[in-house]
Amino acid sequence: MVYAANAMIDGPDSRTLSSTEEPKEVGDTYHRPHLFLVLEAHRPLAPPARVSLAKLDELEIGRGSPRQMEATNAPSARRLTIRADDRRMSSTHARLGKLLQRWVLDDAKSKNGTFVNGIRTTRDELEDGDLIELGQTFFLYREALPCDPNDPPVLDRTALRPAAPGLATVLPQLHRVFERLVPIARSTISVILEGETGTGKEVMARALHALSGRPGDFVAVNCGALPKDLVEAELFGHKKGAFSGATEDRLGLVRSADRGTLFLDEIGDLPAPAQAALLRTLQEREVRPIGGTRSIAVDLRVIAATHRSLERMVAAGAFRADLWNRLAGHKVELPPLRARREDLGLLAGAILARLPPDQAARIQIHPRAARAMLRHDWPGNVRELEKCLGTAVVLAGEGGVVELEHLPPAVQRALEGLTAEEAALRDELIALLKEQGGNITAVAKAMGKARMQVQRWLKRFGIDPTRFRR
Ligand SMILES: Nc1ncnc2c1ncn2[C@@H]1O[C@H](COP(=O)(O)OP(=O)(O)OP(=O)(O)O)[C@@H](O)[C@H]1O
Repeated sequence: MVYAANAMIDGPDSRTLSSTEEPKEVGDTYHRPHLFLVLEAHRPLAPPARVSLAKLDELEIGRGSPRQMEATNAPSARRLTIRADDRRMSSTHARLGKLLQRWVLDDAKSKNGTFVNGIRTTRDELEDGDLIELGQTFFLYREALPCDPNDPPVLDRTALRPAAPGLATVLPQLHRVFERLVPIARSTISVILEGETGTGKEVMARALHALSGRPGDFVAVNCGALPKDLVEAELFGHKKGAFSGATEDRLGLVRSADRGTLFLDEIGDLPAPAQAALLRTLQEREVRPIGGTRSIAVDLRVIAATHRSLERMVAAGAFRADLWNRLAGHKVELPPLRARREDLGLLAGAILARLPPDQAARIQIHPRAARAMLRHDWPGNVRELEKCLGTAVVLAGEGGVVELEHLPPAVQRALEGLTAEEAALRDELIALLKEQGGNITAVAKAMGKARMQVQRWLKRFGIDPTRFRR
């Protein structure tokens, strides 16, 4: 049975694919192994894909054009073949198979080799977060990804059409968060967006406004950047002569957003008097300009954003609890880019697609540059990725190939050592080995992991446990 790139392996044959194996359950969430096709470096505009491994016994990856997912339901094995449009891949490049509940990657005598975390390998027992490189195509393996039993086993192009720009993701849980935003957007419920700088809070606020159907404007206000003594005048407007410098009547930002959306960025920076005035406006649905004698009705929808936890600020008395309650009708936490590495290709594609079409179509990323990008931690999140690609594309020039040296030094350095996550894990292992006198079983117990897993990590980080023996 052959499916086009956008088809799913469920469908008429879904029963034959259904598994007797129950997914791992942790709390209320299902966790299943997944393989993500994150990026085709030679054509970064190509959409990513996601495959759930839960109902499969084998997966084969090889060259084929156009990209295809081909399911074979032999009685003994539930197989899926991924054909990727990559001329550096061999026709059968690598296989994934299950061995004692673990997924093992075997190179199928490929011409250009199989790489896991940048190291050439012929066979590798996969671990959570492993970056697999076949030809110029990059995959991420996730051992136990939170998902829903109803999620499609294969997700590709069609399922990646977001309701609004900025609401696309290949991650099942984040996809559900984004999906829930569609009915929320159409209501007047206030929304709080939390996330580190550059995670896309304003992009999301604009998406909510676009989906809301509200006829007024989207008005973005950076609460931290308003001049301190003019915060209220800027927000609520003023009458001519209300204070020195008020040479004319001003509408104010709140009224500019009438029948539209007021986006209050860095809401945690709003001074206490302005918090009180905003609360009054939200409760009474009217604004009184500074120096004015009467209030004016406003039809307001507020979306607030913060890079800090407002709940913690409320608990510390630094932010009004009653205002927080008004604003937090629905809360969304936008994950940092390092926690959604699976979306890196999708986001890079969205950013590159803003270039003129003929230039966008020419862009290629050299595999070494792609590897560095997939290992980098992106402390500046999507904004950092956007800047990095913007410069790299200019440096790549006419040729259009983004090389490692076109990337900022911080991204280049990601190729040299461990990622922050790996370094933290290595440090934890070393600390526990010291504490437990090199006893691997005790270390595994302390970490709540299998002994085998700890041994694999020791091998990966080149740590000799015997040097910790007392
Ligand atoms: N999903 C996305 N697709 C494409 N570009 C994105 C996406 N999310 C964010 N960006 C880009 O990243 C940059 C930062 O996004 P945005 O300003 O929305 O982040 P933010 O969380 O509001 O940042 P800050 O907290 O610093 O205000 C923007 O230039 C935006 O275009």
